[in-house]
Amino acid sequence: MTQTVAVLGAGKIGEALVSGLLRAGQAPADVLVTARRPERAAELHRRYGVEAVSNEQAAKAADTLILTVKPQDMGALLDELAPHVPADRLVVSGAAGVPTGWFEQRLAPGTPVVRVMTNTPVLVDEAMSVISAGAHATEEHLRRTEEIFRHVGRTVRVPESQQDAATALSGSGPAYFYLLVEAMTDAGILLGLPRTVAHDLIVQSAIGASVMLRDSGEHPVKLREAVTSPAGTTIAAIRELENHGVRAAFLAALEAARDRSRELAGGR
Ligand SMILES: NC(=O)C1=CN([C@@H]2O[C@H](COP(=O)(O)OP(=O)(O)OC[C@H]3O[C@@H](n4cnc5c(N)ncnc54)[C@H](O)[C@@H]3O)[C@@H](O)[C@H]2O)C=CC1
Ligand SMILES: O=C(O)[C@@H]1CCC=N1
Repeated sequence: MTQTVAVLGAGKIGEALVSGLLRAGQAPADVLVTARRPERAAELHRRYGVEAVSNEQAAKAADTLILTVKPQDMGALLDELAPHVPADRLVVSGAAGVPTGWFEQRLAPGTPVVRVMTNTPVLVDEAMSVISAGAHATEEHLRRTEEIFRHVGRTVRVPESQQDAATALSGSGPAYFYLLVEAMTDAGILLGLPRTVAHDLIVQSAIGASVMLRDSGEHPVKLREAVTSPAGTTIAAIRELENHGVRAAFLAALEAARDRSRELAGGR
Protein backbone atom coordinates (compact mmCIF):
# COMPACT_ATOMS: atom_id res chain seq x y z
CA MET A 1 0.00 0.00 0.00
CA THR A 2 2.34 2.74 -1.17
CA GLN A 3 -0.17 5.14 -2.60
CA THR A 4 -1.02 8.38 -0.87
CA VAL A 5 -4.47 8.49 0.68
CA ALA A 6 -6.11 11.74 1.77
CA VAL A 7 -9.06 11.86 4.15
CA LEU A 8 -10.98 15.08 3.55
CA GLY A 9 -13.13 16.22 6.46
CA ALA A 10 -11.56 14.01 9.10
CA GLY A 11 -14.28 13.90 11.77
CA LYS A 12 -15.40 10.73 13.59
CA ILE A 13 -15.49 8.42 10.56
CA GLY A 14 -12.50 10.03 8.85
CA GLU A 15 -10.31 9.78 11.94
CA ALA A 16 -11.19 6.12 12.39
CA LEU A 17 -10.13 5.46 8.79
CA VAL A 18 -6.82 7.27 9.33
CA SER A 19 -6.20 5.19 12.43
CA GLY A 20 -7.06 1.97 10.52
CA LEU A 21 -4.76 2.85 7.63
CA LEU A 22 -1.83 3.47 9.97
CA ARG A 23 -2.45 0.27 11.92
CA ALA A 24 -2.52 -1.58 8.59
CA GLY A 25 1.02 -0.38 7.90
CA GLN A 26 0.47 2.73 5.76
CA ALA A 27 3.28 5.21 6.55
CA PRO A 28 2.06 8.45 8.14
CA ALA A 29 3.89 10.28 5.34
CA ASP A 30 1.50 8.64 2.86
CA VAL A 31 -1.65 9.80 4.66
CA LEU A 32 -2.99 13.35 4.38
CA VAL A 33 -5.92 14.83 6.26
CA THR A 34 -7.99 17.96 5.91
CA ALA A 35 -10.14 19.61 8.56
CA ARG A 36 -12.21 22.75 8.74
CA ARG A 37 -10.78 23.96 12.03
CA PRO A 38 -6.99 24.46 12.49
CA GLU A 39 -7.19 23.03 16.06
CA ARG A 40 -8.67 19.83 14.66
CA ALA A 41 -5.91 19.62 12.02
CA ALA A 42 -3.27 20.09 14.72
CA GLU A 43 -4.89 17.44 16.89
CA LEU A 44 -4.84 14.88 14.06
CA HIS A 45 -1.21 15.67 13.32
CA ARG A 46 -0.27 15.31 16.98
CA ARG A 47 -2.21 12.07 17.41
CA TYR A 48 -1.18 10.25 14.21
CA GLY A 49 1.83 12.09 12.77
CA VAL A 50 -0.06 12.65 9.49
CA GLU A 51 0.19 15.90 7.60
CA ALA A 52 -2.82 18.21 7.64
CA VAL A 53 -3.17 20.09 4.35
CA SER A 54 -5.76 22.15 2.50
CA ASN A 55 -8.43 20.44 0.41
CA GLU A 56 -6.73 21.80 -2.71
CA GLN A 57 -3.33 20.38 -1.68
CA ALA A 58 -4.91 17.02 -0.87
CA ALA A 59 -6.62 16.95 -4.28
CA LYS A 60 -3.33 17.56 -6.04
CA ALA A 61 -1.16 15.22 -3.97
CA ALA A 62 -3.18 12.12 -3.13
CA ASP A 63 -3.88 9.09 -5.33
CA THR A 64 -7.07 8.33 -3.40
CA LEU A 65 -9.34 10.98 -1.90
CA ILE A 66 -11.77 9.82 0.77
CA LEU A 67 -14.51 12.37 1.39
CA THR A 68 -15.98 12.08 4.88
CA VAL A 69 -17.82 15.37 5.35
CA LYS A 70 -21.56 15.42 6.09
CA PRO A 71 -23.80 15.19 3.01
CA GLN A 72 -24.92 18.80 3.58
CA ASP A 73 -21.25 19.96 3.38
CA MET A 74 -20.43 18.00 0.24
CA GLY A 75 -21.49 20.78 -2.17
CA ALA A 76 -19.07 23.32 -0.67
CA LEU A 77 -16.27 20.73 -0.54
CA LEU A 78 -16.74 19.76 -4.20
CA ASP A 79 -16.78 23.43 -5.30
CA GLU A 80 -13.40 23.83 -3.63
CA LEU A 81 -11.99 20.49 -4.75
CA ALA A 82 -13.23 19.75 -8.25
CA PRO A 83 -10.95 22.09 -10.25
CA HIS A 84 -7.87 20.43 -8.70
CA VAL A 85 -8.64 16.70 -8.93
CA PRO A 86 -6.85 15.07 -11.89
CA ALA A 87 -9.15 12.57 -13.65
CA ASP A 88 -6.89 9.60 -12.80
CA ARG A 89 -7.51 9.98 -9.04
CA LEU A 90 -9.87 7.72 -7.18
CA VAL A 91 -12.58 9.61 -5.28
CA VAL A 92 -14.29 7.66 -2.50
CA SER A 93 -17.37 9.16 -0.89
CA GLY A 94 -18.41 8.07 2.59
CA ALA A 95 -21.48 10.29 2.70
CA ALA A 96 -25.00 9.00 3.22
CA GLY A 97 -27.38 9.49 0.33
CA VAL A 98 -25.12 11.19 -2.22
CA PRO A 99 -25.04 9.21 -5.49
CA THR A 100 -21.80 8.68 -7.43
CA GLY A 101 -23.42 10.46 -10.40
CA TRP A 102 -23.58 13.67 -8.36
CA PHE A 103 -19.77 13.59 -7.95
CA GLU A 104 -19.19 12.55 -11.56
CA GLN A 105 -21.09 15.61 -12.77
CA ARG A 106 -18.79 17.89 -10.78
CA LEU A 107 -15.42 16.18 -11.37
CA ALA A 108 -13.36 15.93 -14.55
CA PRO A 109 -14.94 13.59 -17.11
CA GLY A 110 -14.01 9.97 -16.45
CA THR A 111 -12.98 10.41 -12.79
CA PRO A 112 -13.55 7.12 -10.94
CA VAL A 113 -15.90 7.46 -7.96
CA VAL A 114 -16.71 4.78 -5.39
CA ARG A 115 -19.48 5.15 -2.79
CA VAL A 116 -19.07 3.56 0.63
CA MET A 117 -21.49 3.37 3.54
CA THR A 118 -19.61 2.37 6.66
CA ASN A 119 -20.75 2.62 10.31
CA THR A 120 -19.37 3.78 13.65
CA PRO A 121 -17.98 0.37 14.71
CA VAL A 122 -15.22 1.48 12.32
CA LEU A 123 -13.81 2.88 15.60
CA VAL A 124 -13.25 -0.66 16.93
CA ASP A 125 -12.35 -2.37 13.63
CA GLU A 126 -15.83 -3.97 13.39
CA ALA A 127 -17.32 -1.78 10.68
CA MET A 128 -19.70 -2.98 8.01
CA SER A 129 -18.66 -1.08 4.89
CA VAL A 130 -20.92 -1.35 1.86
CA ILE A 131 -19.21 -0.48 -1.42
CA SER A 132 -20.57 0.48 -4.86
CA ALA A 133 -18.84 1.50 -8.08
CA GLY A 134 -19.71 4.64 -9.97
CA ALA A 135 -19.80 4.76 -13.78
CA HIS A 136 -16.01 5.02 -14.24
CA ALA A 137 -14.78 2.91 -11.31
CA THR A 138 -13.10 -0.34 -12.34
CA GLU A 139 -12.39 -3.57 -10.50
CA GLU A 140 -9.02 -2.10 -9.51
CA HIS A 141 -10.71 0.93 -7.90
CA LEU A 142 -13.10 -1.31 -5.98
CA ARG A 143 -10.16 -3.41 -4.75
CA ARG A 144 -8.29 -0.28 -3.63
CA THR A 145 -11.34 0.84 -1.70
CA GLU A 146 -11.80 -2.59 -0.12
CA GLU A 147 -8.13 -2.60 0.85
CA ILE A 148 -8.68 0.63 2.83
CA PHE A 149 -11.93 -0.43 4.51
CA ARG A 150 -11.13 -4.08 5.24
CA HIS A 151 -8.63 -3.00 7.92
CA VAL A 152 -11.50 -1.57 9.96
CA GLY A 153 -14.05 -4.35 9.55
CA ARG A 154 -15.96 -6.26 6.87
CA THR A 155 -16.69 -5.07 3.37
CA VAL A 156 -19.41 -6.06 0.93
CA ARG A 157 -20.17 -4.89 -2.61
CA VAL A 158 -23.70 -4.00 -3.67
CA PRO A 159 -25.16 -2.29 -6.73
CA GLU A 160 -25.53 1.42 -6.03
CA SER A 161 -29.32 1.07 -6.26
CA GLN A 162 -29.11 -0.76 -2.88
CA GLN A 163 -27.04 1.88 -1.08
CA ASP A 164 -29.97 3.74 0.50
CA ALA A 165 -31.26 0.46 1.92
CA ALA A 166 -27.77 -0.41 3.20
CA THR A 167 -27.58 3.01 4.86
CA ALA A 168 -30.85 2.26 6.66
CA LEU A 169 -29.66 -1.19 7.79
CA SER A 170 -25.97 -1.05 8.62
CA GLY A 171 -25.11 2.66 8.38
CA SER A 172 -27.71 3.61 10.97
CA GLY A 173 -27.92 0.08 12.41
CA PRO A 174 -25.70 0.54 15.47
CA ALA A 175 -28.05 3.27 16.72
CA TYR A 176 -30.98 0.83 16.84
CA PHE A 177 -28.97 -1.57 18.99
CA TYR A 178 -27.93 1.23 21.34
CA LEU A 179 -31.56 2.30 21.66
CA LEU A 180 -32.51 -1.28 22.46
CA VAL A 181 -29.83 -1.51 25.15
CA GLU A 182 -31.02 1.80 26.60
CA ALA A 183 -34.64 0.63 26.69
CA MET A 184 -33.77 -2.77 28.17
CA THR A 185 -31.60 -1.13 30.82
CA ASP A 186 -34.57 1.07 31.78
CA ALA A 187 -36.66 -2.09 32.02
CA GLY A 188 -34.06 -3.46 34.44
CA ILE A 189 -34.52 -0.35 36.57
CA LEU A 190 -38.28 -0.93 36.49
CA LEU A 191 -37.66 -4.46 37.75
CA GLY A 192 -35.58 -3.11 40.63
CA LEU A 193 -32.01 -3.70 39.46
CA PRO A 194 -29.29 -1.11 40.03
CA ARG A 195 -28.56 0.74 36.76
CA THR A 196 -24.95 -0.47 36.51
CA VAL A 197 -26.01 -4.09 37.02
CA ALA A 198 -28.83 -3.76 34.47
CA HIS A 199 -26.40 -2.18 31.99
CA ASP A 200 -23.80 -4.93 32.42
CA LEU A 201 -26.39 -7.71 32.07
CA ILE A 202 -27.75 -6.28 28.85
CA VAL A 203 -24.42 -5.36 27.27
CA GLN A 204 -22.93 -8.81 27.89
CA SER A 205 -26.12 -10.43 26.59
CA ALA A 206 -25.85 -8.28 23.46
CA ILE A 207 -22.20 -9.29 22.97
CA GLY A 208 -22.98 -12.98 23.51
CA ALA A 209 -25.93 -12.87 21.12
CA SER A 210 -23.85 -11.00 18.51
CA VAL A 211 -21.02 -13.53 18.61
CA MET A 212 -23.52 -16.40 18.29
CA LEU A 213 -25.21 -14.67 15.35
CA ARG A 214 -21.87 -14.22 13.63
CA ASP A 215 -20.15 -17.51 14.48
CA SER A 216 -22.79 -20.23 14.95
CA GLY A 217 -24.02 -20.30 11.36
CA GLU A 218 -27.56 -20.68 12.77
CA HIS A 219 -30.54 -18.69 11.55
CA PRO A 220 -31.68 -16.04 14.09
CA VAL A 221 -35.04 -17.82 14.38
CA LYS A 222 -33.26 -21.00 15.54
CA LEU A 223 -31.18 -19.06 18.05
CA ARG A 224 -34.29 -17.37 19.42
CA GLU A 225 -36.19 -20.65 19.60
CA ALA A 226 -33.36 -22.15 21.66
CA VAL A 227 -33.95 -19.43 24.28
CA THR A 228 -37.75 -19.72 24.20
CA SER A 229 -38.89 -22.48 26.57
CA PRO A 230 -42.50 -23.77 26.52
CA ALA A 231 -44.65 -21.72 28.89
CA GLY A 232 -41.46 -19.92 29.91
CA THR A 233 -40.31 -16.36 30.47
CA THR A 234 -39.09 -15.55 26.97
CA ILE A 235 -42.39 -16.31 25.23
CA ALA A 236 -44.18 -14.10 27.77
CA ALA A 237 -41.89 -11.23 26.76
CA ILE A 238 -42.19 -11.97 23.04
CA ARG A 239 -45.97 -11.87 23.22
CA GLU A 240 -45.72 -8.34 24.63
CA LEU A 241 -43.20 -7.27 21.98
CA GLU A 242 -45.48 -8.57 19.23
CA ASN A 243 -48.53 -6.94 20.90
CA HIS A 244 -46.65 -3.64 20.80
CA GLY A 245 -45.83 -4.02 17.13
CA VAL A 246 -42.05 -4.20 17.45
CA ARG A 247 -41.61 -6.04 14.15
CA ALA A 248 -43.85 -3.56 12.30
CA ALA A 249 -42.02 -0.70 13.99
CA PHE A 250 -38.69 -1.96 12.59
CA LEU A 251 -40.14 -2.33 9.10
CA ALA A 252 -41.49 1.23 9.21
CA ALA A 253 -38.35 2.65 10.83
CA LEU A 254 -35.94 1.22 8.29
CA GLU A 255 -38.18 2.32 5.45
CA ALA A 256 -38.08 5.86 6.89
CA ALA A 257 -34.26 5.71 7.11
CA ARG A 258 -34.05 4.50 3.50
CA ASP A 259 -36.34 7.36 2.40
CA ARG A 260 -34.29 9.91 4.33
CA SER A 261 -31.12 8.64 2.66
CA ARG A 262 -32.80 9.22 -0.72
CA GLU A 263 -33.81 12.73 0.36
CA LEU A 264 -30.23 13.57 1.35
CA ALA A 265 -29.31 13.15 -2.31
CA GLY A 266 -31.14 16.38 -3.05
CA GLY A 267 -30.23 18.21 0.14
CA ARG A 268 -26.99 19.97 -0.76
N1 LIG B 1 -21.78 8.90 11.99
C1 LIG B 1 -22.19 7.77 11.43
O1 LIG B 1 -22.74 6.84 12.06
C2 LIG B 1 -21.96 7.56 9.97
C3 LIG B 1 -21.67 8.59 9.14
N2 LIG B 1 -21.51 8.37 7.81
C4 LIG B 1 -21.22 9.46 6.89
O2 LIG B 1 -19.86 9.83 7.14
C5 LIG B 1 -19.72 11.21 6.95
C6 LIG B 1 -19.03 11.81 8.17
O3 LIG B 1 -19.78 11.58 9.32
P1 LIG B 1 -19.16 11.87 10.76
O4 LIG B 1 -17.74 11.42 10.78
O5 LIG B 1 -20.13 11.31 11.73
O6 LIG B 1 -19.24 13.47 10.76
P2 LIG B 1 -18.31 14.50 11.54
O7 LIG B 1 -19.11 15.76 11.64
O8 LIG B 1 -17.73 13.90 12.77
O9 LIG B 1 -17.10 14.73 10.50
C7 LIG B 1 -17.18 15.54 9.39
C8 LIG B 1 -15.99 16.51 9.45
O10 LIG B 1 -15.88 17.20 8.22
C9 LIG B 1 -15.40 18.51 8.51
N3 LIG B 1 -15.65 19.35 7.34
C10 LIG B 1 -16.84 19.81 6.88
N4 LIG B 1 -16.65 20.54 5.76
C11 LIG B 1 -15.32 20.52 5.49
C12 LIG B 1 -14.52 21.08 4.47
N5 LIG B 1 -15.03 21.82 3.47
N6 LIG B 1 -13.18 20.85 4.51
C13 LIG B 1 -12.63 20.12 5.49
N7 LIG B 1 -13.34 19.55 6.51
C14 LIG B 1 -14.67 19.76 6.49
C15 LIG B 1 -16.14 18.90 9.74
O11 LIG B 1 -15.52 19.98 10.41
C16 LIG B 1 -16.10 17.58 10.54
O12 LIG B 1 -14.96 17.50 11.36
C17 LIG B 1 -21.11 11.77 6.68
O13 LIG B 1 -21.21 12.05 5.29
C18 LIG B 1 -22.08 10.69 7.08
O14 LIG B 1 -23.20 10.64 6.22
C19 LIG B 1 -21.53 7.12 7.29
C20 LIG B 1 -21.80 6.05 8.10
C21 LIG B 1 -22.08 6.18 9.49
O1 LIG C 1 -27.70 9.42 10.46
C1 LIG C 1 -27.00 9.60 9.44
O2 LIG C 1 -27.42 10.32 8.52
C2 LIG C 1 -25.65 8.94 9.29
C3 LIG C 1 -25.58 8.08 8.08
C4 LIG C 1 -25.64 6.67 8.57
C5 LIG C 1 -25.47 6.80 9.99
N1 LIG C 1 -25.43 8.03 10.39
